[in-house]
Amino acid sequence: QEPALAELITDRLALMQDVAAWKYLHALPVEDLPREAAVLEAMAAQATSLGLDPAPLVAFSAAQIDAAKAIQSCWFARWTDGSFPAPTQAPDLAAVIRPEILRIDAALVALVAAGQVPSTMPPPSLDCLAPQTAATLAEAALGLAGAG
Ligand SMILES: O=C(O)C(=O)C[C@]1(C(=O)O)C=C[C@@H](O)C=C1
Repeated sequence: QEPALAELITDRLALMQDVAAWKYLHALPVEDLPREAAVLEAMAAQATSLGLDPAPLVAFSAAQIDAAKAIQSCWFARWTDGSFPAPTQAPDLAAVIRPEILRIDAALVALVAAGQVPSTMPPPSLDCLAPQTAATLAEAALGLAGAG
């Protein structure tokens, strides 16, 4: 059984604490706009190659990135204010975490191509994910049904 859409969304968000740890340890900002462009481009290319309308996929991907940045910023704040112990190590962003992110995104496009978009979606529940951000993302996910 392939993971369902909600599971892929949560799995992707769950990587963001490690992404934040890598950036925190290397004094990098949360936002990486060239990387965002590459992620959105990969999404559009996969959608097109599977005969889907890329627009809903790209819109949803942008919502995933917004939620990803919110989670990373939340962890930065916790580590900076000392309420949580700062990380001492993290998986390599380029070698380990980003390939995993792209695998999840590809699985997500494949689910949409297989018509596996549910008609309702519980908001993902995750540490450092604000309820409003989670609700916005769940709402955006339902828009994937319009991709094809
Ligand atoms: O790859 C990163 O650096 C991430 O933080 C992940 C991610 C994404 O969600 O794909 C989120 C924010 C960045 O601006 C770029 C990409």
